[in-house]
Amino acid sequence: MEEKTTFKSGFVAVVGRPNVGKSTLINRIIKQKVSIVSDKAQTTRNRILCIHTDEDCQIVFLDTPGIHKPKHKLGQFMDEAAYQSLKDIDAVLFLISGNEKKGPGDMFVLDKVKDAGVPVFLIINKVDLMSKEEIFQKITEYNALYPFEQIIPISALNGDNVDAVLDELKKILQEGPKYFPDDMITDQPERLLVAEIVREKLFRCTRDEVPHAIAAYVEEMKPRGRNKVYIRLTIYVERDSQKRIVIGKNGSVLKEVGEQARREIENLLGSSVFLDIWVKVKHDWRNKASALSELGYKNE
Ligand SMILES: Nc1nc2c(ncn2[C@@H]2O[C@H](COP(=O)(O)OP(=O)(O)OP(=O)(O)O)[C@@H](O)[C@H]2O)c(=O)[nH]1
Repeated sequence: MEEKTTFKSGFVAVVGRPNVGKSTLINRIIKQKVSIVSDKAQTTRNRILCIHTDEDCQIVFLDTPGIHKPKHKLGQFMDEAAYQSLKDIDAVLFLISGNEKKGPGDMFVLDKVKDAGVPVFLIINKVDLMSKEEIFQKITEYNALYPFEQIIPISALNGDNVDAVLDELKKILQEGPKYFPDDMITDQPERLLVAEIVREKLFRCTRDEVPHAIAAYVEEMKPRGRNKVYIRLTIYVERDSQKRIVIGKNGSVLKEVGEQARREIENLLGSSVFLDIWVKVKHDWRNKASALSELGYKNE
């Protein structure tokens, strides 16, 4: 007689200080680009939920913003969102950059994670940049810090050992329902994804010139004609000088950002897109709580 296999499901928080590779890992797992990846720290401002579903399990990943000590209101908001996601979860993936020394940022995050009272998996990321000896040393170093459920060295960038993360998670997950349909990979509305895409292109095109004082917000998104979508989006900056950088000489930067973003948004939506981008200065928006909620950073 055939044995009935149980379906497992659960919620897993992905935490780590900025830039350790959380978004890269999530993108790897989902094999579809849904959360922003860039060289800059703290780009993941909106909590993005990713869902992995296969024959025998469903894992809902909570991609938290980088946990860090808040300096201004936006920072504080991001922290709250991150802690919030540690409630009602079944496991934590605690990511570190293996090629960097353990710093206060890592310890700060680990301290928060300990309180969650669920299995914590230490994910040593970026092993493509490490020697075998260095990996071994990292494992020994962290083993002494906390009784991790598992320590898994991976390269989120190459995908090395990412399957092991899923396999190990499956082992500790309990029998549970399928919370979301098979084909659903994120609960983020399309508007947020579109804004994320534009912000990512902006970071790429301006490199180090533009600080984090940037937000992208979709003001309007509506069908136009047959199989075309009109999107009006505003990029908010804090100063006139930033506005000039974002626009570029004769509009060159904005044009490049628009073209790159449009192509990706067309893939996402499966239709052609007219992308209408505006740049506005909103002084000191990061410190104004009301401006934050206006820009979509709502704390649930
Ligand atoms: N060499 C290497 N680079 C990686 C790996 N994983 C991520 N990176 C790079 O590290 C940088 C940061 O990656 P992200 O995925 O944006 O990091 P994050 O933790 O989501 O960062 P925040 O959004 O700031 O919280 C990017 O340049 C990635 O390409 C890896 O396995 N190997």
